Amino acid sequence: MSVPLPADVVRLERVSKTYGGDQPVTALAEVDVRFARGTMTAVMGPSGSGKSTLLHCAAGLDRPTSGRVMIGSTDLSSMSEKRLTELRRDRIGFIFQAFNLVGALTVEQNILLPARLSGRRPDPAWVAEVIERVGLGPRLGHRPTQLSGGQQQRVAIARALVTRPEVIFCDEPTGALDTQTAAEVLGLLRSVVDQAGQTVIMVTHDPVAASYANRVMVLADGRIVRDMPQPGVQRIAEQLAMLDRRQRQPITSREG
Ligand SMILES: Nc1ncnc2c1ncn2[C@@H]1O[C@H](COP(=O)(O)OP(=O)(O)OP(=O)(O)O)[C@@H](O)[C@H]1O
Repeated sequence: MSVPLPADVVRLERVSKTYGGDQPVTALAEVDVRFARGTMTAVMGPSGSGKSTLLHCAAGLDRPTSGRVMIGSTDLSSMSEKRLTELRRDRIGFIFQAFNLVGALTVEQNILLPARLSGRRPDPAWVAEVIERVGLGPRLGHRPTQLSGGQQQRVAIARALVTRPEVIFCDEPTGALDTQTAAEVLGLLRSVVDQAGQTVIMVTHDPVAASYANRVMVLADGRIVRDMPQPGVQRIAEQLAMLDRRQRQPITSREG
């Protein structure tokens, strides 16, 4: 009998992260959040609000100071570095603004790299489907430098998909792309959620990128201050502008 998968792919329970030093900084303050399977969430907020810290803690790239992170039914808190590395490799996909492809490898080798590193032979039918989905069939023998930015990000998306990760974390995936190419890449990520049932968590500054998500959450001072189901571009922009105005006010005159 198969064990049912938990509905939440990623769960943060009272997660705090404080960076030490002469003046300690609380980057995350007791954040409680769940990310449901088969959804796309955009994480937004002003610079320094804790977005990258949230992403890094949720993806097992960094450890919280307190609280618990779960990927499926696995608790990351007590894992050794070695097991965390294996978990990231086997169960998590990453897509970064700078694509992070290996320049010496071809498109095909880049796509297959995570599977090779984990010592598993991916299902050839699935690899063919992923390559078809991202539209890179004619480019498999090219090197990343021979591709446009949008094509390079497609390689990164294919690479993230090939191991069928439980969740894909994206950090400004369209930050280096022009508007038209960004729209194509976001459409592709959206289809990965809708058609392949993937779960995507994406940090972005861009209200248009965030509008592709099922859910937009906004951080300020290490806390989630907005959590909105499918807001349009305008509502996202308004909420960000409102928070920005509040941040500029002296603390004593801020409400609530
Ligand atoms: N390694 C570190 N050491 C000390 N403080 C840090 C460190 N990393 C982040 N911080 C601080 O933690 C807070 C949250 O940083 P974080 O990078 O998560 O913000 P962000 O919302 O991703 O910002 P940005 O949009 O500018 O990338 C900031 O005040 C930042 O200065």
